Parts: sequence; C-alpha cells; structure tokens
Amino acid sequence: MSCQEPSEAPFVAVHDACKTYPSADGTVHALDHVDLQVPRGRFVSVIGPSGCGKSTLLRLVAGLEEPDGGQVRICSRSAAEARADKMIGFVPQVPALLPWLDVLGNVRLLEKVNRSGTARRRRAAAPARSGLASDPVALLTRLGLGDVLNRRPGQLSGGMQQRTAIARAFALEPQVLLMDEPFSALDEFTRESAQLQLLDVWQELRTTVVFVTHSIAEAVLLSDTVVVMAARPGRIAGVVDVGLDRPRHHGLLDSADMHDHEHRIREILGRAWDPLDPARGAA
Ligand SMILES: Nc1ncnc2c1ncn2[C@@H]1O[C@H](COP(=O)(O)OP(=O)(O)OP(=O)(O)O)[C@@H](O)[C@H]1O
Repeated sequence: MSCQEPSEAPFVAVHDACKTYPSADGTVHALDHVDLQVPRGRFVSVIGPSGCGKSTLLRLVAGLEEPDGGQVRICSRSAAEARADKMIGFVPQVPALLPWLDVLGNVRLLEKVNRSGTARRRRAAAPARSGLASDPVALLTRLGLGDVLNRRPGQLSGGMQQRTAIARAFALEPQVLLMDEPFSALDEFTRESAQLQLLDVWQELRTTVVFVTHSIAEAVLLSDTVVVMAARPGRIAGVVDVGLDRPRHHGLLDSADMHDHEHRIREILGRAWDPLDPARGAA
C-alpha cells in the first residue's frame, strides 16, 4: 500500500493520544495527551526513563492497541488499517527468530509465507526503491552477517540475532519501521558496530523509523529528531532536532556537536524529573 502524502507531511501522526491502564493503586496514565509527528523517511528516536510510556506509544503506532483518547494515523490511515496493510514493521527488544531456520531462512520466511503482500508492497515502494531490501544476502552482508548465513539462531551471538531480526524487518519493506530498544541487551562494543551497520542500511533505504532507546548517545547518533518523554504521567517533555551531517560515523561520538545535543537532552530529562523545577509543570 503506498502513501501519496507530500514528503514533508507527517507520515506518522499521533494526536493528543491518551492511554490509561488499571493498576493495583488506581489508574496508570501511561500516555497523557501525547503528540508525535514523523515525516516520511525520517529517523526519530523516543527516549525517557523507565515507565514513561515509550513502549505504549510504539504499540499504539503499531496498531497493537487503541488509545483511550486522541488519534494515531499512518499516512492518513488508522494504525489498525496500516497494520492490516502490512505497512508497519516491528523489531522487538528480544529477536523472535525461528530456531530451526538458519539466518537466511529467517529473513526469507515471511516473504515466502506472504508472497502477494510482498509483491504489493514492492510495487508500492517501486519509485524510491533500492534493490538492497529485496536481496536478503546483500542486506545480511551489509549488516555484518555475510559469514553466518547458514547458521541457526542458537549458534549466533545476541548481536548477530538482533541484526538478523533487523534484516528481516527491512526485507519486508515496511513503510514504517518501529524498533523497541533493539540494542539494549548488547555490550557496548557490539552495540556500537550494530548502530553503524543499521545506519549504513537505513542511509540507503530511508525507511521511516521510530526507535525507542534508553541511551542518549545512541538516540543522537542515529536520529534526525529525538523526542524526550517524562513519566507519571507519560508525556512529551521536549523535542530535539539533531543537526549533525549524514552519513554519520563513530568519530562523532567525541565531537563537541554530539555533546551539545546530548547536553540538551539531559537538560530536558533533568527538568522533567526535578519536582522543584517550575519548568516541569510546563513540560
Ligand atoms: N498492559 C499493561 N497493563 C498495565 N499497566 C501497563 C501495561 N502496559 C504498560 N503499563 C504501565 O504503563 C506505564 C508505561 O509503560 P511502558 O512499558 O510504555 O513504559 P516504557 O517507557 O516503555 O518503560 P521501559 O523503558 O521500562 O520499557 C508503566 O507504568 C507500566 O507499568
């Protein structure tokens, strides 16, 4: 299913979304009047402390849950419609790979299972399409997995498993790719190389991405925009546009520009956390 919106119109638009859950102590306001706009082809990260509603927001955008109030639109469709049209890809925290298939088999599986949907998505993506997503071997090689195509998940490190899950998500050519802390379980070195490989593939495919993370450095390195959330109730505390040139590289991690962006995000988080700060009420 293609989207004819102008490229600068929000491709993902969350408007005034509220979501509550019952809890033992009453009601949890997981999301309180949240707005989020993601233009097509942008990489947007959502960062915030545990419990501020990041995963809830992602589930609403994925069409897995409905907001209690407000709206979620993916290219003028409801999230549920976009999900039914297979416009949305999801990379969870824990890669759900099929243990009896090798790396290549895992990436090719959904394409085989859903041939008509794959053909439809490819026709829809045709004008802007790079051949990379339709070539699982090339995709896996770019993600550093060219030597392990025939290994099964049990024979892979955690980082390799997660990159296989990312390759599978890109291979389905979703219009929006949602990633929920995909690198959180990785050690720092593995995480850094996985970030670079993801950036390399994204740079070519330019899929619209919403990426949840706890890492400020990761959010800045990867994103065009970082959305900072605060908890109790879950809300948007601020938005930081990342003006760093692309393609990005790890040398950036030590640059003054990078530190400046990180500092701005830390300030927003700090204000949102400090109950004595008058700015908290305005967040
Ligand atoms: N299905 C649910 N039932 C009850 N409460 C829920 C449910 N899902 C989320 N919550 C509550 O909503 C709030 C937001 O949860 P959510 O998982 O979205 O936060 P998060 O920012 O993703 O947290 P983390 O960074 O720890 O993953 C939390 O207080 C959580 O306990």
